[in-house]
Amino acid sequence: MSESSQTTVEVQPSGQVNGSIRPPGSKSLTNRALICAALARGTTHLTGVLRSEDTEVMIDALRQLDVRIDLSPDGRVADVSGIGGSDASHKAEVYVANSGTTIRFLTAMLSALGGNYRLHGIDRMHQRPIGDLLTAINQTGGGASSEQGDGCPPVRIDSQGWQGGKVTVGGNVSSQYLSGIMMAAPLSRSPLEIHVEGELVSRPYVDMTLAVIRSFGVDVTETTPGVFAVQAPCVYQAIEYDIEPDASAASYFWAAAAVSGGTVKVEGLTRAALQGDVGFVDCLAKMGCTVTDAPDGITVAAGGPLRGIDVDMNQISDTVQTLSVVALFAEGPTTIHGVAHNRFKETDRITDLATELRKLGATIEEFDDGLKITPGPPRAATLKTYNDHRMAMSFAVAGLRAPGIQIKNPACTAKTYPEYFADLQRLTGQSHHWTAG
Ligand SMILES: O=C(O)C1=C[C@@H](OP(=O)(O)O)[C@@H](O)[C@H](O)C1
Ligand SMILES: C=C(OP(=O)(O)O)C(=O)O
Repeated sequence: MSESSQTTVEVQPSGQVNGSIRPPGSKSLTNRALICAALARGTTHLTGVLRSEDTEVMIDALRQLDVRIDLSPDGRVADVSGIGGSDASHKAEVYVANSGTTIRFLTAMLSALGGNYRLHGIDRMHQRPIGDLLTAINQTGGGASSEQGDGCPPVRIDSQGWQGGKVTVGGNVSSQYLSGIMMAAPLSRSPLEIHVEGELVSRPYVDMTLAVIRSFGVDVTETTPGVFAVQAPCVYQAIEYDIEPDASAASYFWAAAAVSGGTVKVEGLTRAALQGDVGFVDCLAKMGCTVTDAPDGITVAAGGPLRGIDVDMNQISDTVQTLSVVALFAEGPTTIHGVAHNRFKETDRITDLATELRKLGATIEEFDDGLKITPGPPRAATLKTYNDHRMAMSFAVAGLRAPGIQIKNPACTAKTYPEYFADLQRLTGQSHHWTAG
């Protein structure tokens, strides 16, 4: 469906946003925990599970492989009976929608498991690169190829499983390739050593992967920077695992405090979180907000006028759109760099973001790896979301401050946060205005 024929939402200016909120579970942790639990011996009990499109495609795929997953009625608790030690289905056609974690993690896992598989998604997924992952796993017998030969999905796998030994993977397009290989590595016939070639983007997600793998009882070590050794053959152990609230989702609520002059506490996240995106609050602190850490959450309070900043967001790239919206209401320009990899996500998150920010009255200079946002008087605008959940969630924050901001296709938040607009409404006490398309 084209965006012009879809529902539009207008978020009303809210005045100061004050309150507290607990976002749903982390997408990244949910999909990692599901992979490790699926491969484990025994039944893993997961709490704080995210229920969204990106996790549903993962669950559906794992069920096709004979993994039993029992969900509570609200989907937030899952009992996963792993296939460790028993046999799985070695043939499947897997649909991943536009979930990068799902296709990258499953491509590695299925190839390591061995069998015949095809993985495909929506049109945009078929433009998102996966070639570096296929090249890496084929060094250990991965049997994986890009169906169109363009380095993008659909992916076909015809594999006898992984030998182990040494593989080299590119790290400058997505960290998800390395994470996928590490999680699948225990299925190899002998230990696997993974070398990262070139720059590694989004490093905190790799640390998250190491932490989850270790929680499920497998040994993985970074022997020297950029070289990872995983114990194999080896079986994950079923555990009880509680998933943190999603830190990328939290960024919208912290940003709501910043742009509205209010104070918002996000519950359930601390600096010790496994998600690098909690570091988004440091950007807000540099812009003039006060950040308060407590054992049960992190609070952001606006403190006078916001100042533009210069920031490398390579490690927290999912919050680029959030920060860009905050920058619209700051004094002076904000420059974001280090995020060339943002061009390969749900949409081109540099060019498409620049287009929409201009509609809001800002002057934008675009770089290969980022953008400079010079704020102007905010303008009413109808904004496209490019079927990108983070466009919709970020632009809603702009609507809390500036009147007349309409957001097309807000339902695209279903990718990671189906209840986003309802939660925002609850936090701000403002009703949004919906127009059916
Ligand atoms: O491993 C993960 O869970 C993720 C890694 C990041 O992707 P890149 O490594 O492609 O930057 C991030 O953007 C994505 O939302 C989730
Ligand atoms: C980039 C994202 O997702 P993925 O790569 O997992 O599709 C995201 O959630 O912002």
